[in-house]
Amino acid sequence: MSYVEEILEKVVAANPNEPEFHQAVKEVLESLKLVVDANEELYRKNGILERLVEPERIISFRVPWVDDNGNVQVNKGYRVQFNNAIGAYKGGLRFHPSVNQSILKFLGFEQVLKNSLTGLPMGGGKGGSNFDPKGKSDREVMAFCQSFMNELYKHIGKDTDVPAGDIGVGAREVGYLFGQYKRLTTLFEGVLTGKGIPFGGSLARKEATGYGLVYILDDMLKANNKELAGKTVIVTGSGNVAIYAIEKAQQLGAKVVALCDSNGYVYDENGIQLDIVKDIKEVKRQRISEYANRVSSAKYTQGKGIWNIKCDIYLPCATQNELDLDGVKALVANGCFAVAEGANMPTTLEATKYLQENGVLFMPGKASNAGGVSVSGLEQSQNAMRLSWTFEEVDEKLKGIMNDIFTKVDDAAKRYGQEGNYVAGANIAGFEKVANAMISQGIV
Ligand SMILES: NC(=O)C1=CN([C@@H]2O[C@H](COP(=O)(O)OP(=O)(O)OC[C@H]3O[C@@H](n4cnc5c(N)ncnc54)[C@H](OP(=O)(O)O)[C@@H]3O)[C@@H](O)[C@H]2O)C=CC1
Ligand SMILES: O=C(O)CCC(=O)C(=O)O
Repeated sequence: MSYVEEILEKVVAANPNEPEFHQAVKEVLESLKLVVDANEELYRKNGILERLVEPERIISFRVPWVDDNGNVQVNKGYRVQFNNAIGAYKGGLRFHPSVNQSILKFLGFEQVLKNSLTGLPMGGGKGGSNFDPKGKSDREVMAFCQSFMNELYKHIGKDTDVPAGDIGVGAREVGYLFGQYKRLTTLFEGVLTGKGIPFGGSLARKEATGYGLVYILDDMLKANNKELAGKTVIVTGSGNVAIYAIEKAQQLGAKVVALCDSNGYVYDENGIQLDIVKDIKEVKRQRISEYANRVSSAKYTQGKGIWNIKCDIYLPCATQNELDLDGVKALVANGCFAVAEGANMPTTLEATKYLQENGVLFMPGKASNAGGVSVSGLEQSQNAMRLSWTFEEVDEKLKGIMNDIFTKVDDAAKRYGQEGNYVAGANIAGFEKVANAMISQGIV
């Protein structure tokens, strides 16, 4: 049995009931097989794979808070500190009813390799809670965030672990979390990223994941003699990543015709009007169905099936495993030629395989959504230097980082005879740096 197969078996046996974690590890390790086989003695001697798949620490805790009716509510809170070989733990917090240890471990594992690809000194971590901010009042969200931080503050710091946002955690939540951290510690420091601009946030962090996705999509298209301008695009989700992916795609001349939330999807043949989406989602916190009430050319459909709309390029920006085999079969049948993941692991393993076998250009999330954490890294730098860069400066650096990630991913795939397989390229390039750092630092 190969080293990779041995570890895969152990991960499944040692982590029962963690399907998302198994899926993420399987995708990565299978595409690392060539690299691992070529260096098997060194990696075995240093226990690299055994250590790579085991989080350094998982903190799990009770989060009690009082709702607007005076009732006590209790949620689960977690922080998974996965690997700090190349920098302090870094990664978002997710507040969503589906959150469990398996999901946070898959996200933390992916984050280690993603952060390595950015070229910035950041380790990987992830955290969150099964708390659902949807439908809660601002006071309830604040009470929850303060209680969450009452435990989390003991484990984080600007040089140990720096959380940020993810699903259900935006500027409002990061603000409440930062306020409570400051109150508990008396430290005003860059302990969280995605902060409000008046208190240490970076310009362009809000836009970074979506913009970065479209920058690397553009690089991938150009490298394959295609272009974005004039193409029809579907973006899934209608949250932070989706909104700014749509904005950049439109700026670069694409026509975005559809988006969704977890209830259903909107098709607007005239092209999505983003100012209306921003008002619905960022200001009023309403459902995306509201778009069809406000725009006469739009049609709302309840449930799944957004992939049945004809498009050239599909950008999944909602959540894990949203795009399955049925979805990609519909995309391919309608002539879609590129998929770039804005979300983390939105495409199932079999759907990814189908896309690759059918010649669809495919960029995996750990490369294509790395713009968010990259600008988080730049926010940390600005906080450490006690200065702020302009929007244009940050955006220019973001573009440079995404170009650099594309080159690394493309080169790594070519080095191992896998030209055009950006899944293999991203996993290899991310892994090599982390593995080398782990070997240099000894068995820790
Ligand atoms: N924010 C960031 O900087 C980064 C985010 N990511 C990843 O991007 C993805 C989106 O995150 P973000 O935009 O920040 O989160 P948000 O909470 O801002 O938005 C999430 C969006 O996805 C939708 N959604 C969630 N679950 C489903 C589902 N099962 N089917 C259809 N739509 C769904 C939500 O709809 P509804 O309102 O109905 O729940 C919402 O529109 C996640 O995978 C996240 O991990 C990756 C890198 C950085
Ligand atoms: O900005 C960050 O630190 C993390 C963003 C994130 O959660 C992710 O890349 O998935």
